[in-house]
Amino acid sequence: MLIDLENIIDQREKERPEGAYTTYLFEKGVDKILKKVGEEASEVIIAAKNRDQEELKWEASDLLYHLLVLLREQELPFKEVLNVLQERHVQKENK
Ligand SMILES: N=c1c2ncn([C@@H]3O[C@H](COP(=O)(O)OP(=O)(O)OP(=O)(O)O)[C@@H](O)[C@H]3O)c2ncn1[C@@H]1O[C@H](COP(=O)(O)O)[C@@H](O)[C@H]1O
Repeated sequence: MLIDLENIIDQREKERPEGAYTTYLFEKGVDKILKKVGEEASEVIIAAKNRDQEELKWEASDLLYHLLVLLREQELPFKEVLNVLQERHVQKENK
């Protein structure tokens, strides 16, 4: 699912279709994307602090999406993040 979303974001970055929100973020550039990641992370914190699961679901989704846009902007494939998690997991299992 996240890989599918990453693929759509890659496509948006390459094709820049007019009217797409992802195009808007890439056109605005890295500072805008960083701002959105910061805002969405703060909104996740507030939702969690309020123990508001509905809000938390919504904000966590926004954060994951904007994080994937940031990784694309930084040319870092999401697979590399997953690999780090996998390596940590394997190291822990072998201890
Ligand atoms: N998963 C998402 C997704 N999550 C959040 N968002 C957008 O993130 C924004 C978050 O809301 P905010 O109120 O914080 O931001 P805003 O006021 O709309 O925008 P700003 O002016 O603050 O930048 C909303 O506009 C959401 O539509 C997303 N936009 C797109 N996707 C997916 O990305 C793919 C490509 O979408 P498009 O680029 O829109 O074609 C599709 O699969 C979409 O479902």
